[in-house]
Amino acid sequence: MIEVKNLSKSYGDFRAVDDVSFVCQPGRVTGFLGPNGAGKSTAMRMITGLTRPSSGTATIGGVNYADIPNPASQVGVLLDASAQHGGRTGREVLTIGAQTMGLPSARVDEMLALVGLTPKEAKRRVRNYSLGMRQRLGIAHALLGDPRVLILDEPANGLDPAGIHWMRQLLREYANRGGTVMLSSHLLHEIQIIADDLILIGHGRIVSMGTKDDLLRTTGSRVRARDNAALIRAMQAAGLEAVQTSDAVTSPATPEEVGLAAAAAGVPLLELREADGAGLEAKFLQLTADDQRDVIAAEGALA
Ligand SMILES: Nc1ncnc2c1ncn2[C@@H]1O[C@H](COP(=O)(O)OP(=O)(O)OP(=O)(O)O)[C@@H](O)[C@H]1O
Repeated sequence: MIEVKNLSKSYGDFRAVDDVSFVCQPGRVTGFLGPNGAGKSTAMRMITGLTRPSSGTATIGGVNYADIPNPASQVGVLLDASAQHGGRTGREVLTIGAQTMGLPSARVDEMLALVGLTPKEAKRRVRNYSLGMRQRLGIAHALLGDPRVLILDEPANGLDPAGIHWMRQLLREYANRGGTVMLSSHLLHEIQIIADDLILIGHGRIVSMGTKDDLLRTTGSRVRARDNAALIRAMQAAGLEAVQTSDAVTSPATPEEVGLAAAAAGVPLLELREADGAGLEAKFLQLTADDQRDVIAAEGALA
């Protein structure tokens, strides 16, 4: 089990991770979802002892990562798939890992087969690997010591849809054997496919968490007006979150709240309905939209 309590990290007066608490349970795949810059990697680096927290604690099986004896046999970590030495072959990377952990070389072949890297691919230098192949190699490396806990930062990055389904299968079987998996992603649909539990983080803070089924059941509204911009202004004036998607506006608010806000502002609606999963989607889109506004504002300030 991974247990994080009131974890914070500040860089100067900027809070990259702000008072975050959660648990990742054995037998479950926990997805850590947030837009770019939300604080996912920083939190994972603190859990794995690479970054010192400003305050709070993070333990794995009740122990700080730094205090775990032979940690690679307890916790498999993949934080940066491109961190491997580019001049080594995939097989060499795993062989060095196996030797460091005192494992037989047969374990290397087992892991290569598990992640679907062929003997020919294993002989290629890592600098010539695609991102998807690096991710597979990174996962093989994380699994070498047969750990009970896996911590993977954006492992699906660079995988094609078939690769994502392959990973779901792999992590599902791992969790079914009692393993604990924490994985991050900045893509909602990706994490929806893979995770059992979800933690949504934005601006260093937890916005929502729970089982995927519960969170996806959180209903919100999907609404369309002839003038969606006017609708969004009306909703925001009423204190409701509103995000424009490709063809509609979504919100975690109820249809009644949306209808009243639109009526108060005299905005005629074309469609208004309750939508499963819209609550989570709207919260996530809102975080992403906030960040895009921040970027646009910063670029404007520089211009
Ligand atoms: N060493 C550092 N010094 C200063 N700021 C940092 C440092 N490391 C991270 N940050 C900032 O902390 C915030 C969170 O970064 P982090 O890498 O944890 O986000 P993330 O959710 O993993 O994003 P991504 O999906 O882009 O990887 C960002 O604004 C980042 O610029």
